[in-house]
Amino acid sequence: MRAIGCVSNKKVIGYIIIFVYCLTINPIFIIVVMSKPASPFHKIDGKCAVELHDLQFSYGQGRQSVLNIDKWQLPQGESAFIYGPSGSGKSTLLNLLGGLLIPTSGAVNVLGTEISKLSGPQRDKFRARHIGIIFQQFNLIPWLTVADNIAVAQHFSGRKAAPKGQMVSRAAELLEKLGLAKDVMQHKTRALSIGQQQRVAIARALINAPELIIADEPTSALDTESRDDFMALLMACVKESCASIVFVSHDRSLARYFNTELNLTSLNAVPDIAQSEGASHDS
Ligand SMILES: Nc1ncnc2c1ncn2[C@@H]1O[C@H](COP(=O)(O)OP(=O)(O)OP(=O)(O)O)[C@@H](O)[C@H]1O
Repeated sequence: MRAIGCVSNKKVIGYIIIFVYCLTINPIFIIVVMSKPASPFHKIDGKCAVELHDLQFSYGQGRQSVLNIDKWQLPQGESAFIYGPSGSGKSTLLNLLGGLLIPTSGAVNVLGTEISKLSGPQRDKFRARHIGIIFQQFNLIPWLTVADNIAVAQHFSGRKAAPKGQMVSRAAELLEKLGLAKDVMQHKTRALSIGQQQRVAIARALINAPELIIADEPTSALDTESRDDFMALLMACVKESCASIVFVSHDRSLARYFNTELNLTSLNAVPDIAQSEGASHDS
């Protein structure tokens, strides 16, 4: 009897320990699980894709500021639509994010890296490795094939070279997703339609699985139908890769594709920068 009583006591103590464990550990576990950010990309490191602080930029000493932004953040995995009148500094801001320009003062932090603290070559490497860029005119190299245009982007990323076959199949897979036939890979890009060029431009921007995509008015030359096709494709690809995107356009109707908007006119201290003195493209 004593033995049975002894076992029962141990069992009771065991149950008490399990009960206390459930009360203490489980709520912590539940809090940790519930506080996980929604985007899968957040799980990587939880940093902001872009953070701007006290940002000022002017093209040369003594010139009026083109950009004055106190604070702006884009969480990783989110999408931002940037708009503002001509001359309000949209392209300048993208160039700052891509490290093609450095701020006159303040900080531009991209994916946890302070861009202005990098040297020129480090910025080039950072851009090639972490940022996919889609330009207004797509900027494909006309005399190269689709495959070579994409291979150039892979080469400059500086990532450890994958076997050629693997690179080609990743490019082919992306193009197929974008609705282009396999044989297009061997066509020179000058022979492609605008719609095909758009798709190649998206594939080239995504080939290195960048964490941030920046796009400067890529729909400006498109009719409404092609524009909507392009946006749907681009945003589906960005979502699938869990990247963040900063997209510039004059066309406010595109804002519906994005999580957040940034109106440069309202953020800049100078409302109509296009009218400012000394603003020119000569430096
Ligand atoms: N390289 C440069 N040297 C001097 N000034 C420049 C340079 N590039 C742009 N600017 C000036 O900076 C201001 C912002 O130009 P930016 O191209 O960023 O504007 P934007 O909003 O992209 O304009 P748009 O919508 O017309 O493309 C403009 O006044 C422009 O004239």
